[in-house]
Amino acid sequence: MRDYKLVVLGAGGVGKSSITVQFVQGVYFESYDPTIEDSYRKQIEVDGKTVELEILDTAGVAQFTAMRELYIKSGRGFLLVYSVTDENSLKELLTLREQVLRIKDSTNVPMVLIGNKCDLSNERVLSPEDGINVSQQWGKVPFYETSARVKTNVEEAFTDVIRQIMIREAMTSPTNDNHSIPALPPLKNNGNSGTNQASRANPPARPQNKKSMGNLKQKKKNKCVIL
Ligand SMILES: Nc1nc2c(ncn2[C@@H]2O[C@H](COP(=O)(O)OP(=O)(O)OP(=O)(O)O)[C@@H](O)[C@H]2O)c(=O)[nH]1
Repeated sequence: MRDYKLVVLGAGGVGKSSITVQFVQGVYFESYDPTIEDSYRKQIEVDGKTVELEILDTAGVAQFTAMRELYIKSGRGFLLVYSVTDENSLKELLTLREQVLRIKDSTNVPMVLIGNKCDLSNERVLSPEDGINVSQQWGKVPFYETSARVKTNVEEAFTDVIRQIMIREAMTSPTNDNHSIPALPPLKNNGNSGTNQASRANPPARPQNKKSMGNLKQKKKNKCVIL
């Protein structure tokens, strides 16, 4: 059985623990208890293969982030989480991603970008396009808007990063004959948005948008997207 370590990164309070607990245990808590470090295990079948996951839910608040470098070193796949209600939380991910690429010494690391709390339409300050733009800047890293609260796209985001690891593993396997590379599933529309494109192994071309993180517009939209 394959053993994959996933690391959930992001600013404090964006919902890293909530997404993780929703994925692993299928529950959601309204209360906020800042994480120091939590680790979860879950067995899951993806594309007919069973994998054992170790998911590291990391600290977001500054005083608990000393161990971050070690977590990143040991991780195989990364979930970079911001909140659609917090503009700074997306900006923080720019530095975090740089840190991941530097520590892994690669520009091609299994990763998804997650805009959480998409159920909070009245508090939303970041639009789906803001997430899409960052995903484009990052070389079309798959982007999902999620809600840990109502369980939107949580499983999809985790499965995506697992699949990315599986694809890399198959491609670097010495016995790789191209038959062992898992096929990506057909695209499905989650019914929440018209913006539903895959940007996984063979991303479709998208128009370039030069908007920088500095001018993220305060937009209010109430849709959750999966890109
Ligand atoms: N409405 C809504 N609230 C959420 C969602 N996800 C998390 N929350 C709430 O946001 C607060 C923070 O969630 P956590 O999961 O603890 O955030 P975190 O990123 O793990 O925080 P740190 O451990 O400090 O890094 C909690 O009160 C959650 O209930 C969501 O999808 N929708």
